[in-house]
Amino acid sequence: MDTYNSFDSNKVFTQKNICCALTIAGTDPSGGAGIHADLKTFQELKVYGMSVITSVVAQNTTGVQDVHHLPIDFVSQQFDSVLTDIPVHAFKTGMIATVEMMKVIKEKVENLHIPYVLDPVMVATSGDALIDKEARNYLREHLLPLTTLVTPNIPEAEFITGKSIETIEDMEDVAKVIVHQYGAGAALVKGGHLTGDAIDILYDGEDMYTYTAERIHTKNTHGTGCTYSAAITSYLGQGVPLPEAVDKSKQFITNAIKHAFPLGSGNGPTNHFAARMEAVK
Ligand SMILES: Nc1ncnc2c1ncn2[C@@H]1O[C@H](COP(=O)(O)OP(=O)(O)O)[C@@H](O)[C@H]1O
Ligand SMILES: Cc1ncc(COP(=O)(O)O)c(N)n1
Repeated sequence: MDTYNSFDSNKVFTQKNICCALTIAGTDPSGGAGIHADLKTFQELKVYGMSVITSVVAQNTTGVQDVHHLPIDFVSQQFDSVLTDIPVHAFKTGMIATVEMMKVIKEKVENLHIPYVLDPVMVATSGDALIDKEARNYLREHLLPLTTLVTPNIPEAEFITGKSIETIEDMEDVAKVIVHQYGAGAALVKGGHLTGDAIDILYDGEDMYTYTAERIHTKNTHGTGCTYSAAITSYLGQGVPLPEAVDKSKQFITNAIKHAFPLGSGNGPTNHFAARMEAVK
């Protein structure tokens, strides 16, 4: 995919050379997570970003205050508006709160045959639940088999597999279970919730890859999972192979955390702009 990654003011854009990515997720009016984080990431990585909103969430850096799920028909309509008009080269899903909503999404995406990154959002950084229990089970059984990559953090990987995770070996074991038992295309188990270096494990069904970054001592990690999975989606949409897409995205998220904004009185948001500037230095 030829994208506008190196900007040339003389370049002529056509439908064929713009990489378009879609996020299907909930909102964050405070701008750090969900759709807002995804679109900021797409923009910084030179991908044309689009969105289907599942739930409107009243939240900020301190937690979730209220949630309003959009009517199923309206979620469906948003898909049709995008898919009947603009090409999509890769997509990701974040917060999908109910089984009914997951069913609609499954129906819409199962015939797309483009990279699909599933961030199995279950709980916000603040600890507030974002999807119901039935939906967690449905996600495991019906959405995982459709994915190119699923990106659970430690509690999410523990829920999906029913195994407890304390070591890197545990992360490798659950990554294998997620791929071989639940049918995900690949699994990226994120170690943000462990101690020591921030280590993530990727298993693609054949090889195991380890991504290590120094742990940054900050409480400002609101939206890290969203930003990371949106970055991977951006690179996959541009045709970058999965292990390299994760490597580039790991650098992006690490820099976004390193320069995170000390905004709000809770967990502040990551800095997408600084992450891109570090990448082009
Ligand atoms: N304090 C930190 N310093 C450096 N990297 C971190 C830190 N916290 C999380 N990460 C990294 O951020 C990414 C998102 O991970 P994580 O926080 O586990 O996901 P989630 O937001 O879904 O809970 C992973 O690459 C993880 O290793
Ligand atoms: C709408 C929405 N989606 C996802 C998250 C999780 O955020 P995080 O990346 O911090 O786990 C969130 N807080 N809100």
